[in-house]
Amino acid sequence: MTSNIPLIVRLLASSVSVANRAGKIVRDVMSKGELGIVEKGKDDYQTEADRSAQRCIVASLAAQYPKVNIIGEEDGPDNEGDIASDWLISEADKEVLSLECPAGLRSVKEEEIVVWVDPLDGTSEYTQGALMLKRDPWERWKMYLTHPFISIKWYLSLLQSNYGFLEHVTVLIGISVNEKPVAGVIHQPYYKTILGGEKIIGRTIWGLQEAGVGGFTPAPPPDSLIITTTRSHSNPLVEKALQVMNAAQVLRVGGAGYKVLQLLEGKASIYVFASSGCKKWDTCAPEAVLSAAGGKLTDILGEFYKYGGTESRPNKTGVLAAVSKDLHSYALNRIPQELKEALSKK
Ligand SMILES: Nc1ncnc2c1ncn2[C@@H]1O[C@H](COP(=O)(O)O)[C@@H](O)[C@H]1OP(=O)(O)O
Ligand SMILES: [Mg+2]
Repeated sequence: MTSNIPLIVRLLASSVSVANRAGKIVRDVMSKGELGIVEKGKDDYQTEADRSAQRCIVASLAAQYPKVNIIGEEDGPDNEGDIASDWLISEADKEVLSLECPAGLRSVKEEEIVVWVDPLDGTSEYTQGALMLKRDPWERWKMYLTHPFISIKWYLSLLQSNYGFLEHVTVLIGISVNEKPVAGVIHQPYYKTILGGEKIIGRTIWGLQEAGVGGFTPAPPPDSLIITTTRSHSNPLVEKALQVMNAAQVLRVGGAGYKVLQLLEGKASIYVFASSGCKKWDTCAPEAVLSAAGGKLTDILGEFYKYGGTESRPNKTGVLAAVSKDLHSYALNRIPQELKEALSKK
């Protein structure tokens, strides 16, 4: 019986299982080859995978936790209605169910929880990945010509990247209590590994405040300073913030979830994004997992974002995250005051 298990632990365990299913939906849409790309705003796109994965996650969690406030990136009338029964997931991850719940979260009620869902973080990388799955060069070129937002420079870089950037795609479910992210799931639908001679695709990383993290092998930060940042949403402010870091290397990758995974796995030590563009659903789960692992995620001014249900969605003042509090302070101290002011005024 799971009824004795505290709500937060059950909700996290359900989120792990539903994120796995959503990841399969993301892969299935890609395999069918009809992405159904819709432009939501400038540099902001949605595909059939975003819509379907969101419906699976929101319907499955709402059915089990009806009083929890669930906010998804793709909320709206086009994304409501009946859903396929095999998208309604009621399983809960057994490893997570056995976690010790932190004392401060044992009596949290559904009404006190806000869940932030990004069904597909790294949409640019997903749609560009579709191109690379076309093995016939002529078919690929035709798809490129109808693709709404890939420059010729990106197309050439994609051709050199084998399967494109599908590993950057993640499904994010962040759980917040009293405006603070306390637990989260980062699912990577295209992560490939071999276990006991068998090819496995997809993995799910989770974190719970004071209880720890799972689903991956944590690694210490690299010896030299490696920064991770956006590959698809740069601008002069983003570049200025990168220059002042004095980094040995800058990695340009897609998605907030993937960048935080790079921090957790010792591929980079700081994530810098001095621009608006990210929203609460991009950072809630990554912040929860990173802080459960001892790291810190704030805006570029060093302030924590708040995740209450009435908070505005955009993270206007950017993202600054690091594997440790010391590295976070290092990065924060290097951001010039003019840059902080420029971002605050936006
Ligand atoms: N200018 C922007 N417009 C729309 N979404 C943005 C923008 N900047 C960042 N994002 C969202 O934040 C994530 C991390 O940004 P980046 O990849 O540039 O580092 C993106 O994957 C995207 O989420 P999504 O793909 O879910 O729409
Ligand atoms: Mg996103």
